Amino acid sequence: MTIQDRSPEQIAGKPTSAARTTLSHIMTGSDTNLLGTVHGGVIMKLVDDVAGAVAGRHSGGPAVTASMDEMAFLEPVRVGDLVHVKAQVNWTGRSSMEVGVRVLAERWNESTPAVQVGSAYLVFAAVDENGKPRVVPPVLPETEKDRRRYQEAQIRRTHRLARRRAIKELRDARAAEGIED
Ligand SMILES: CCCCCCCCCCCCCCCC(=O)SCCNC(=O)CCNC(=O)[C@H](O)C(C)(C)COP(=O)(O)OP(=O)(O)OC[C@H]1O[C@@H](n2cnc3c(N)ncnc32)[C@H](O)[C@@H]1OP(=O)(O)O
Repeated sequence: MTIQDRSPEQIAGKPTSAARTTLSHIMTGSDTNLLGTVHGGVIMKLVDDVAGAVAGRHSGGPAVTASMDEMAFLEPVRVGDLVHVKAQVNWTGRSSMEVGVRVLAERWNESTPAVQVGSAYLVFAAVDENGKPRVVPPVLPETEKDRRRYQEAQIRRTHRLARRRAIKELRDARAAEGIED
């Protein structure tokens, strides 16, 4: 039996802290939008990068972004800010992992603590050399905060699946009625 024939429960789990990662970046003039603040897409790239690193670390190999949802921009980020993107695996399924990311900014011209400027939840699928999903080790939450994040991620997972199913049913029903759009 190879590891891929096993269920996640038959694989040794990994604690949340094993893959937790922070990526830091100083924002420059080339990161700005027309308003002069940092472009949301630049932040999203950092979020995807750190989440990919976390998913790769947790699963012990390559992982691809399956979805990114609830990307929230809470405060503008400015040129010169030192941005930290902090990520951890919140939840694991058979081959997918929900990664939670917090974005913090230290203002270069203020001696105040870093402020949270954004957050996001991403689903990554661990893949094999053929790009097919592979089994991941279950994440083992260590703290009460990890356990809360695990439970919240399960709620999001249930909603994602329900939404996907409902939309598919609607499209199938419209197609069955011969409606084209
Ligand atoms: C060794 C350590 C190294 C560490 C250091 C590494 C450093 C490295 C840093 C690099 C950091 C850059 C990271 C960038 C990452 C990209 O930019 S990747 C590029 C963008 N993404 C892609 O191209 C992915 C394209 N999509 C696909 O390939 C396929 O759709 C997928 C995602 C593999 C899924 O395949 P599928 O055939 O649909 O498989 P399926 O069994 O249905 O789904 C697999 C799992 O994914 C879930 N899933 C699928 N679609 C979705 C969805 N839309 N929403 C939610 N969940 C979904 C399913 O529910 C399922 O979950 P489980 O029940 O198994 O837990």
